Amino acid sequence: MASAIWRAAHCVRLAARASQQLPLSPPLPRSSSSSHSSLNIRRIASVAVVPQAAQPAVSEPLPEIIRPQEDDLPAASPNPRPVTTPSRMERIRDARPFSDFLTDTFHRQHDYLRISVTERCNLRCLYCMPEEGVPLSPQRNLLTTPEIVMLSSLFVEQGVTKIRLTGGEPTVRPDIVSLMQQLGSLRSHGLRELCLTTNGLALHRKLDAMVESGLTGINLSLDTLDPWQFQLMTRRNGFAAVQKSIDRIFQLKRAGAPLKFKINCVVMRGLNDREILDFVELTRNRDVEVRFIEYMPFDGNRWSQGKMVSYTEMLDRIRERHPDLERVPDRKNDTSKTYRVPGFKGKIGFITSMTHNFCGTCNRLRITCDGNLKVCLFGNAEVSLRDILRKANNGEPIDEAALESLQKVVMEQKGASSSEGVVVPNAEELLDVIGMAVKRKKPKHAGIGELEHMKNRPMILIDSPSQARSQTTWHPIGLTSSWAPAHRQSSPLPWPGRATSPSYHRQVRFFSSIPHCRQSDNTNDDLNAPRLTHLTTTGEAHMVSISDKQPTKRTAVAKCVVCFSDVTALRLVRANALKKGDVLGVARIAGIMAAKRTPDLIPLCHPIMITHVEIGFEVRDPADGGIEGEDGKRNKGGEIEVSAAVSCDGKTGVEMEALTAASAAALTIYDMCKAVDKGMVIGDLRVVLKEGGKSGRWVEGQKEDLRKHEGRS
Ligand SMILES: Nc1nc2c(ncn2[C@@H]2O[C@H](COP(=O)(O)OP(=O)(O)OP(=O)(O)O)[C@@H](O)[C@H]2O)c(=O)[nH]1
Ligand SMILES: C[S@@+](CC[C@H](N)C(=O)[O-])C[C@H]1O[C@@H](n2cnc3c(N)ncnc32)[C@H](O)[C@@H]1O
Ligand code: SF4
Ligand code: SF4
Repeated sequence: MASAIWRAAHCVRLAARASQQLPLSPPLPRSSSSSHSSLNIRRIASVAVVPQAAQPAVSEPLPEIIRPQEDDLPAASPNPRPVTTPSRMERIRDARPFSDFLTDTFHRQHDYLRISVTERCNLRCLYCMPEEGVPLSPQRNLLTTPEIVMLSSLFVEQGVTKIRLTGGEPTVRPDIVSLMQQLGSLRSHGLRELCLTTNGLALHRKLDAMVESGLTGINLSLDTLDPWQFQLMTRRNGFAAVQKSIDRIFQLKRAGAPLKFKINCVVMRGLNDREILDFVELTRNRDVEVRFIEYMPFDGNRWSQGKMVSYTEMLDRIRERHPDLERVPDRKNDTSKTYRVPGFKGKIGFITSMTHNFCGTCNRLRITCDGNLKVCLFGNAEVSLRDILRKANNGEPIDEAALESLQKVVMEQKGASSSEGVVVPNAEELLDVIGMAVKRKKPKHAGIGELEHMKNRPMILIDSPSQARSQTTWHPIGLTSSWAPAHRQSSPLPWPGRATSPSYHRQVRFFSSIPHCRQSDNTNDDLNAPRLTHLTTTGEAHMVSISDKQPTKRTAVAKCVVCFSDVTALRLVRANALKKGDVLGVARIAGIMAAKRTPDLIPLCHPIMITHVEIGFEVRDPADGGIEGEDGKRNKGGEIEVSAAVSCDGKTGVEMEALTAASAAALTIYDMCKAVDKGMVIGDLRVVLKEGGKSGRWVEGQKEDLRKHEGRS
């Protein structure tokens, strides 16, 4: 009933708007939990809204799988918050050059920010998360709500118009609704879309409040329409709860809430690929876009090409049933290629990250749960924005109490009693660092064949906390010194080209930096966090001093493998019958010599008094069995595993010597066999054992110890 009244009122307003008589939608009542006043975010005045389209007043039949039990459903929200779309006049009025900080060297303008708000999840999807879960970060490492709001406002002020909250599972963040309310306020600064990617499990409990806060789009991940299969794919129960959330979304949409709704379905061969047509069927009567996602490789998800169903294969399968499937024009920055079955109300799409990248029109940036900016989903480079923000609070998390006192400091400095806008400490430095990171963004990610071999963290940790342990974390100060024009070091003014930029002036108008707050010299507050010891605190490469270390006996063993494409070469080597001579004998000498020359080749290595080098070979002929790769192909020509053991009595380890020795021996084998086999591949180069020094003994497989061995400790 209430929804019918709201709908009727809404239609009247629509009609009035059409004749330019009435503003649309009055401001909606705020929930009492809103903390705007303490955050000093500008309150939103009444917002002009343009609904996407008049929604049908009658409810459509639901597909069986998502049909609600009408009695179980709560009434639709009486007051869903409408999407705000600026009028043409508003767009002209607000027109400004797009921020240079958010524009990369390929002229891609990044106006879409994805923020991971938690690393936790209530599911364990096969393709995303290892069964055992992921280690959780200490709470103090994660961004607080005020910090997320501050960073978001900085990005919005620079031109970001769309924010997507993701995770982990964003709905499990306890204060997710309050966070959304605060982000929703950024609409008055230019934010147009506030979206959520969710598994839907807990969504139904918070959805109404989210919509009222300004949520404009939901992408719900659902890979199967079968409850049993759901349990298999997510390793948890919960299908009914997801169903409840979907019901509620459709109900709100029917009540007029202008929510964009998409279903994300990762397709895995042999698991859910038989349901593709059922998902297409969902779009017959529903205003939903179902997007089929190509399965992507991440650490721990056991990806194989065989399990991935490509876009073209999915398309072929759908066209068998729906030969008239038609392409719908995509929007410029869409991740998906969109289609529609004529006559169907919804659409289908394909996210083709693996087979057809869409990097050329990429407009995305990510902030991880612990406050790192990540410019590419498949890139490792990250920079901590959190650490720059927290400098203003002596490295401590900025919670609401801290925010209030920081704000007081700002007010006192400005001699003002109140201010509009969100206080963003060190806004200038943040922008510099963001600009530098964006400028380093690569044109595209690696393709199939390379991507699956790249080190990447589990998907759940990509849209959430950084695994800085194995990643490159750019030290902001180092970057500033190497990239920004020299005068930036001492001058508080923007460098040429930015001084007159309206967006810069907008920035200083709305954001206050706190230049005189006490700053920590060390931006890396987590003393346990691994550091790259070959970089100074200003990011310059240097040789680590080992002057004060005591010599100890140290050994390192490294291995690699030369794979042959055909057994002929391998057998000639084994029989020592190659024209060029004794391959293994020459390779052994090459390895020993290379170990001794390592400091000449690797710039920051110390010269070490090596006491012993031993090079070994294991020749593996497929006829002996036991060396087939997972795909049964790679090693059909046989392989030689090279091992190099290097010892010394020294102050630093010899793993670089062992790696160099193994590489040189393998390259020598390659060199001597290449006349017979042009398809050899050298791979799997790694340290398998390291002993001595203060870290003791480390053996391959005990990954947690590896970080102790970064650098030459
Ligand atoms: N290659 C690539 N794929 C992405 C990126 N962001 C999202 N995806 C893919 O898109 C899938 C769905 O992501 P969503 O969270 O729904 O976000 P989205 O596709 O940006 O959503 P829209 O805003 O509706 O376009 C992910 O599982 C990825 O496969 C990205 O930055 N790069
Ligand atoms: C990491 S989840 C986070 C948000 C939320 N928990 C959810 O599941 O929607 C974001 C999206 O990544 C997708 N995803 C996760 N692992 C993937 C993989 N290996 N290949 C393709 N998409 C993946 C999920 O299906 C989901 O749509
Ligand atoms: S895809 Fe989403 S729901 Fe599934 S495990 Fe990953 S984060 Fe959780
Ligand atoms: S892989 Fe990187 S460049 Fe390509 S679309 Fe994704 S984020 Fe953008």
